[in-house]
Formats: sequence, structure tokens, C-alpha cells
Amino acid sequence: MRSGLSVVSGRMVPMTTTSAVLADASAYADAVATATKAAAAYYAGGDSALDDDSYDRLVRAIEAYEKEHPDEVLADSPTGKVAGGAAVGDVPHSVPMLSLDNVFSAEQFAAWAAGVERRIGREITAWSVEPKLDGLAIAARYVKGRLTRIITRGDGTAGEDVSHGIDSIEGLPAELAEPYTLEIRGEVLMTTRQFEAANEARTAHGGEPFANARSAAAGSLRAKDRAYKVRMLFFGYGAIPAEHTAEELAERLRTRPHGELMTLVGALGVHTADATEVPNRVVATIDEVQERIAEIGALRAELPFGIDGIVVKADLATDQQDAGFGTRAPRWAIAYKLPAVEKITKLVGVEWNVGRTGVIAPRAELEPVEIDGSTVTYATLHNPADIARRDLRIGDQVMVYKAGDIIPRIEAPVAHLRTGDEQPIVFPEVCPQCGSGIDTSEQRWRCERGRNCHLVASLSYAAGRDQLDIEGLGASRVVQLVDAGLVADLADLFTLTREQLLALDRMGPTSTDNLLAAIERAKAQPLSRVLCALGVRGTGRSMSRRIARHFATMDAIRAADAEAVQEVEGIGPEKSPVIVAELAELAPVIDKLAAAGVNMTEPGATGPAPKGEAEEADERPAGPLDGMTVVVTGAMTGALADLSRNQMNELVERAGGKSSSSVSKRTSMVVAGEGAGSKRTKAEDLGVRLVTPDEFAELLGDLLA
Ligand SMILES: NC(=O)c1ccc[n+]([C@@H]2O[C@H](COP(=O)([O-])OP(=O)(O)OC[C@H]3O[C@@H](n4cnc5c(N)ncnc54)[C@H](O)[C@@H]3O)[C@@H](O)[C@H]2O)c1
Ligand SMILES: [Zn+2]
Repeated sequence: MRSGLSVVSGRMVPMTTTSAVLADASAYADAVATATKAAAAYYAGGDSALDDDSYDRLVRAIEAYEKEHPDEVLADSPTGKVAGGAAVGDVPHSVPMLSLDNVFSAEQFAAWAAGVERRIGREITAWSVEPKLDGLAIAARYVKGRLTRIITRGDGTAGEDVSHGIDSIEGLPAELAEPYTLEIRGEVLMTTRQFEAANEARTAHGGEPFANARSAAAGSLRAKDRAYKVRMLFFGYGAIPAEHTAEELAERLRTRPHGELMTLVGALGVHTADATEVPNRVVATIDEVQERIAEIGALRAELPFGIDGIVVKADLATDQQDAGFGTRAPRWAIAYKLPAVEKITKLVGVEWNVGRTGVIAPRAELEPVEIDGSTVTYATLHNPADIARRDLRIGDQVMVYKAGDIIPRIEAPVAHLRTGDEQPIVFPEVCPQCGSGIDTSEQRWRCERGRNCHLVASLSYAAGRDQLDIEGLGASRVVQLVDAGLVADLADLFTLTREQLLALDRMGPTSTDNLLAAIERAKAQPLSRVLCALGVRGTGRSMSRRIARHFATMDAIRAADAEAVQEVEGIGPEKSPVIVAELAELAPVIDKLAAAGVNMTEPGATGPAPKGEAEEADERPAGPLDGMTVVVTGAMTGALADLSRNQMNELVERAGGKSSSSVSKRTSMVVAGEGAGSKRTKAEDLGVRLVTPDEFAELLGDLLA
């Protein structure tokens, strides 16, 4: 790929792992155009097509190219400019409003600090450490204590007057506690709650939800005449003299340490980080700075507002003056960036899971994306109303937020990235677990069976054809039994009485007797099916068969520790402890089943050889399919006509073979019944032995009886 960027549906989508390398002048020009467009959207409060990581990577690639080709630098390149050159304004700043340089590690920070100390020729003994608030910078002008004007950062030398937004900003009082004339600088952002409320208001008015809190704040602050109100919060992080500032105050603002000024700003009634869980702190050494950075970083996920790093400033005014300013950023302050916690990725599906109490919760399935050190593939979606409110669709590019250990969540779709191929999210009409109706009267949908949902689902599963095969015990009958309080677990099925069944609706003597007979027959099912019916997490039909054949008896299975369970093919060190724990939890039910006379052995299996006799383990009677991998396809006929695919697989395994569902070079035999299609063709192509159902039945001989 030319630039390390792949083009998906006509758009540049940054790859998550590689950092872009721009190969030629045209790739460079493309990159500049993409970055400029993204930055314009970003600073205007629209939805950028790029998340911050991708934007930063792109800018680094641009920088690298420009370093190699200094004569090719384009005038509109974002490098070296405040706001990447994407923001403008017509209200001049008295003192430039700059950006901040970044560091990303303790080493980089230490190197930066050493550089500043070298520049000023002395050690810095006071550092101010504060959260880097993830919003947008504004300058708030106060005249004689009254708030007169607020201005955006713009290109750093001039910004936009956004005074129309003053009413929606909390933490920036209309009147200060003292009648001072000065300029307060700081960040406007939306707290998580303000963001949620803003999106609610916006979508209620037919608008698209904002992708994240930062763009919501940027967009809302600039917008005029909106039909709905949103709230934002201001955090002061600087105070400077303005025109007509009294000389005594101006002197104080110019000479007092940053930490002290912040206390003053707070005392004037302006909101600062001091009012939060992550107050500004002044420390003396680089090590203490690192400690404080770690502390703030650890609190990040729980903060009710977004931060994207920690700002470290030389606290003393003399140090600041001696260090001075670059064109884009001051030399006495640095942003220690925390890993990005928001990434754009694709919503590929929605799953509906039923919780213990019957709550039916949607879960978003995502195209895997690396966020904050881990790969995210799922995110929470709160409830159907929430999905509707956010207007999410399958195939949407979505902004995903994850920090620390919190469960990843989707902020919103990046609506303008839609291609038109997005599909609506389909809401379930019946409980996805047990098939009962859904109570949709509240925001959180719930299965009508409530806490009994799992019981209904697990009993229906247990009675199914491939498990205990209890004829006459379909889902609606199970619901009846559960609702009547006759069964609370699987074992209760086996102690049902004729009287109990007769008392149920639609249960005549004949169906009662048939059901009782079917239950009686189920007691003789092989251990593999009993095990499967128990629904042990992490095991399905074929795994249950492997476990049963390996151990031969339920007692042997229950006696096995995690290590012993791992001897079963396909069970690794992650799965084995889960299985052991599940079985321990199921112990009372298993005891009840055994007491009711349910079979607990696997016919034909002898169990693992005692330790030290491994050699002799091979002396089990050889089955006709020993060592063979067998695939069954098409409809069975003759003696095998009534067998389900699962029963065929059981037969294969009882005969010593391994059942598989796909044909490969390793397949030993394919049993091809009527209508066998692609698997048969593939077997022919690969020269795999093909047999008819009749030939297969003959091969099995006695095992079929
Ligand atoms: N996704 C996109 O398309 C896109 C486009 C452009 C920029 N960006 C992102 O924006 C960032 C660069 O933007 P930038 O130059 O506007 O700002 P910055 O985030 O690099 O840092 C400077 C800003 O930090 C803010 N700040 C917060 N807390 C502060 C504190 N305590 N003290 C001082 N300043 C504080 C100020 O507003 C200041 O202007 C990058 O992270 C980049 O990824 C993203
Ligand atoms: Zn249910």
C-alpha cells in the first residue's frame, strides 16, 4: 500500500498497526489534504473521519516527509501550526494562545525537563502538574469583574468571538468575586453527563448525535440559535493581564507562581481542576512529577469528564520567562499524553444476551480495534431505546471509548462516514434465549419468564433431540412445568409424578403416560448426552462426547482436576479450570440425577489408564474406525435413515473415529448420503475414500445395534 493507508469505500482509513510512510509527493499532498480536512472538522466541532491516534500518525508521517524534502513543504501543511492551521478568527489575542508540545513516556518527559533546565541554566524546583482537559481552549475577558467576551483559540493569534455561548457554560461566573479586569484562560468541555444530555436533546430535535464529548463541546460552543440548550463546563488554567488591568494586579499575574494564580482564579469563583478529584499540584522533583502523572492517569477512567493527558508546567514565573515561547507552544510546559481511549471502528453486529434476571441486553460486536493497551471486540449498548436514540446501524463507523478496566462503550456513529450500505439493527421479537415473549414496557427489555428464563432455556435444550431426547417435552411444555413450580432444575424432571402432570392444562392421560415413558427412556442415555444436557459452560456436543469417552464415568470426570481434564483432546489450560468449576457447581444436580436413576456411564469407554500404565491404555478393543477422521454429508438412508447428524457423529466416535464437518487432506473417509454436494466433490478432488450409508452401516456392524 502506497502510504500505509488503505482506501475503503473511497475513503482513507488509517491502519491501526502500521505508521504511515509517505512514498512520494502525491502521497504527501494527499496526506496534507486529509489532515487539513480532519482538523477543520475537529476544531469546528464536526465529526472528523479520523480518531486522534490516526490523525497524530498522519501528522507524524507528514513531518517525516517534510524533514526529508524540506523544499517540497506545502503552504497548507498542518505541521508547526496551532490547530494545524485549521482554525481561524478575527478577534486578536493580546498574548498568543498556543498549543502544547507532547511527550509520551517517562524518558521523553525527563529528557524534555532536562532540556528546559539547560536552556534556563538552572534547576527547576517547582513543577505544576494538572490534568489535560479534553475540550477546547477559550479566553474569557473580564472587565471590572464582569464577563464581557469569550474568544476561541483560533489560529493562536486571533480567535472567534463565541460570547453567544456564555449562558451555556458553567464554572465561568458572570461576575467575579473581585472587580478585576483580566483575562482568564481555560478549557470548555462537556462532562459525561452533559454530553449524554446534549445528545439526547440534539437527537430529539432530529439531529445526528455527536461522536464524542469533545466534538460536542466544540460544535455547541460555535453554534448559534439552536432550538435546544446544552450545558458545558469551564476549567480555568491560566490568568493574564488584559487592557486596563490595574498595574498592581498585572504585576501579580506576571510574577506569581502558576499554582498560586490557580488558587486566585478559584477564589474569584471560576471553576478549576482544584474542585475535582484531580486537583493541580505543585511538586519539587521530576520523580514527584512522575508519581503525580501516574496518580492522575489511574483516576482517568472514573473522572466525570475527559482528559487526554497531564500538563506539566514550570511553576515559577521567572522560570517561565526565561524559557520563553516557541511559535506553536510555550517552552516551559509540556503535555504528557495518555494513550488514546477513543478509536473509530466498525459496528459489525449486535448480539442479544439474556442476563440472570431475564434482562435482554444488546451487545455491540466490533471490528477488533486496539484501545488503551487491549483489543476491543465488544462494547455495551444500553437498551433498545438507546440504540434508536443514537440511530446506530450495522456497518456504521462508530467512536468507541475504553479506559482502564471499564467496559468499552460506543459513543456514537460517525454519521458522515456512512456509505448507504448500513443496515438497521433488528430487535428481537421473542426472548433470544427461551423463546418466551418480551416485556418491553420499560427501557430495559426483559424476558417474560424473568429469572426462570435460563431454566426454561436450559431444560428445553436438555430435552432436545441431541441431548436427552425426551419426546413430548417441547419449549411450551417446559414453560408450563416451570411456571407451575414443578421443576427447578434438570433432575426434577426425573421425579415428576403422574398426578402432577395430569393436573396441568392440556395434559390428558395419554400424553402424560407418553411423557413419563420418554423421561424413563432418557435415564438410559449415555453419559455424553447427560453431560451435554447439563450445559457445562465451554462444552458442546462433541466436547461432551470426548470428555465422556475419555473418562467413561461421571465419577471419574468429577474426580478429575484441571490437569487431568486437559488430557481430553481440545481442552486447553484456559478451558479446563472452567469445566472443573462448573462441574463442582453442578454437583447437587448431578447427585440428584444419579439418585433418580439416570445413567452415569459411557457405553464402550474404559476410562483413562491409571498412572504408570499408559502403555497398556492402547489395549482397548479396537473400533472399526480407529484413528480415522470421518465426515458425514447428505441424507442418510437404510439402517442409518433415522439418525440425526449428531447421532452419526456419536456413532463415528463410538467406533473409534473422529467426527469432523469439513473435508480436507486429513479426512480418512466421507460418508456421502443422498443429495451430498460440495463435500462429496471435494472428497473426490482430494481422493478421499467415499462410502455410501449402506457401506458405512456394514462397516460398523455390531455397533449399530
Ligand atoms: N481527530 C482529528 O481529526 C484531529 C484533528 C486535529 C487535531 N486532533 C487532536 O488534537 C490534538 C492537538 O490539538 P491541539 O494543538 O489543539 O491541542 P493539544 O491537545 O495538543 O494541547 C494544547 C491544548 O491543551 C489544552 N489544555 C487542556 N488542559 C490544559 C492545561 N491544564 N493547561 C494548559 N492547556 C491545557 C489547551 O486547550 C491547549 O490549547 C491532538 O491530540 C490531535 O490528535 C485531532
Ligand atoms: Zn427468556
